[in-house]
Amino acid sequence: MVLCPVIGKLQHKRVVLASASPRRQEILSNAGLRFEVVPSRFKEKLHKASFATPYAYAVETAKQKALEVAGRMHQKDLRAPDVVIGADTIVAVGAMILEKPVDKQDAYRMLSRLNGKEHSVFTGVAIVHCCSKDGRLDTEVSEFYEETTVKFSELSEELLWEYINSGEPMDKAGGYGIQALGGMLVEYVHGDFLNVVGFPLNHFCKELARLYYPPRPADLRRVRHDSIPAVDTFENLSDSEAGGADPGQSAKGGRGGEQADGDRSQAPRALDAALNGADSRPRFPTGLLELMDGFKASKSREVGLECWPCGRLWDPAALLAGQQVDGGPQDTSCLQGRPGLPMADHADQAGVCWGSWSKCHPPPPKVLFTACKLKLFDVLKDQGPLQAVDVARKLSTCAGRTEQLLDVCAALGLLEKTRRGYSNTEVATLHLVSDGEHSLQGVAEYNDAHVWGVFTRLGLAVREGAEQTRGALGAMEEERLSQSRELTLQFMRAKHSLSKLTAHHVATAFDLSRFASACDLGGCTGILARELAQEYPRLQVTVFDLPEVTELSGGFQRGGRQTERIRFVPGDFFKDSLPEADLYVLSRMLQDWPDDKLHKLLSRISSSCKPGGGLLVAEAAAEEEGASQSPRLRTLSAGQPRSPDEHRRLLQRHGFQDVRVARAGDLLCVVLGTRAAP
Ligand SMILES: Cc1cn([C@H]2C[C@H](O)[C@@H](COP(=O)(O)OP(=O)(O)OP(=O)(O)O)O2)c(=O)[nH]c1=O
Repeated sequence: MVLCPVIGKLQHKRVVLASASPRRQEILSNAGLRFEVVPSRFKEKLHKASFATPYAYAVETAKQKALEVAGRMHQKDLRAPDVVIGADTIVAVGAMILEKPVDKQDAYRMLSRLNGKEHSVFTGVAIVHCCSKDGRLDTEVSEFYEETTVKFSELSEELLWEYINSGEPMDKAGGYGIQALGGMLVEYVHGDFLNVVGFPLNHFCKELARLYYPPRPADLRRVRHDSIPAVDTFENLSDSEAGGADPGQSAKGGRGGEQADGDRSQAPRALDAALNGADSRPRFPTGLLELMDGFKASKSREVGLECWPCGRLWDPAALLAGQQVDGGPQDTSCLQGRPGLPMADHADQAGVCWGSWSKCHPPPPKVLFTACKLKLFDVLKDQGPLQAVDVARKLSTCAGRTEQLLDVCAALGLLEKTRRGYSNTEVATLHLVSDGEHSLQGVAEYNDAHVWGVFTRLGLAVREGAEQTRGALGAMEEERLSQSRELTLQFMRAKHSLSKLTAHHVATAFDLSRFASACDLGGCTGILARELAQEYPRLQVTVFDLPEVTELSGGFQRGGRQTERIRFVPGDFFKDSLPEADLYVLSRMLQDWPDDKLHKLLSRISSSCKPGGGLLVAEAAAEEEGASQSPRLRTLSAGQPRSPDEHRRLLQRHGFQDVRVARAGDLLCVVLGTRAAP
């Protein structure tokens, strides 16, 4: 049924409503949900004063109700239901919580408190996903609450008693039922009516949608940048060192082993896999990577090399004549591709408000880096939603600036801003929390600490000519090799996290089972090697990388699947002999090098490769030849993406034939060639 696709997701599950409330049963069955009713035996006696807010109490009670039922059912027949839903509705007047009245006097006290005033009705909801493993019950809890404001008219004593004597108040929070006689007491309602009656159906559906259809991280790309508030700078965000009071601690803090917000991100993946048998890998975070990487294009733009919104090149001669450098982008035309079209129009076509964009200092990638550095996403994962002032307190930052930072993050689609405060969006939970399985914090850290600086030097290079530009870009890689161990580690962390996202796509783009051995050149921490070894049970894989990299790679092996079929060999692929292998692999390597080095590398591989052997190349996918390039996956690389045809010609030029090209994982172009007999 089109109207309730999310409810339909529960159709083939054993769903239990852990509630005796006839209203909840009615609301959910009216919505088309099929479920069993097992009222909870959890006594609603949590210590109210120990909760910071009334809604925290309602959420916890809802959770305990649902967990009690899940545990009992599991114990009874050793098979828990798939999903248990618990809810708890309370009425709150300020900090005071009103539940169901125990008798008529109690009902009178409650109704007198509500008389002529506004109050809040909170319903906390817990959705518990259960899984029985080896006789043990595993649960994943998603929880939320909804608030509705209700105002009572001024009611006479007589009317109150008449209402109490009707018997209606006794099984209802706050002592009234808005859906029946109690409706006559109510002047207005702000918010979800069903929430007052006992179940916030709308929010429940949204929560299911969030769990079952997590937003595509690529949706970030649709964020209109004119919604990004202009800010001056975040450089002085913190009085202390950026990094906050104790980022390590805040990253680890939490709600004492409970399912915090961040844990919810596990639910959709675990569920998708469990319920649909689907691949539980996250979708490729296209939008996030573009955001992290976008500054390369925007840095180019700053010096007038490239039109940020459309990617077309400007005429460097005009720039060097001073037209652009001082004048700001609005008055200048993009001189190549669409001559004469003002930059502002390009911005418009790209859905970007140029004015807001250009006013926003620092640019959004820097905002993202700053937020990562401060461990903002970790704090919100453990403790969100939080108001700006609370975030500032936890990070030891200036409250005003923190709010700006949070608002920009929200405008970029990294945070969600509600009345309850700021919380991580799905993409942030998946990729920006530092200890997440698919965290891209390493990329943010490396781009911020290193690549940003290299691209800042681009302006100089442009003024000094194209060769210099290449030089500046190539220098990034040169520099990384000559720098400290910490920089190498930063680079490895960044590459490690990106490889986690791409390795499976690279390993499975073609059937490689005909090869008995493979050598991943520049294989860094061995993520792709692991994936290859797992995919092809016969395959022996060598990871070949610089000594300083292989030396540090051990620290990345913990927790991963180990296999004896992988070995790490130190060496420099420009100088040392390449290890023997049937298949050579270059994953996101070619873009790192200027043409002369690239040809040198390919010709060395070609000489080492036996006839019939293969070369597998994976790179960021470019559009068709000559098309404008977005900064996709240029992260960590200095060169430009090549089109599939350009890759084909490159491999052919170095003695590989039968070159096949596949698109993988949305952003990757994977190319496989077979070494021809010399
Ligand atoms: C304010 C209000 C509450 N209510 C009801 C909803 C809930 O059923 C009840 C609040 O009590 P709850 O403890 O939330 O629920 P319950 O005891 O009915 O059921 P269970 O604990 O088994 O889940 O008050 C109305 O029906 N109308 C109203 O206007």
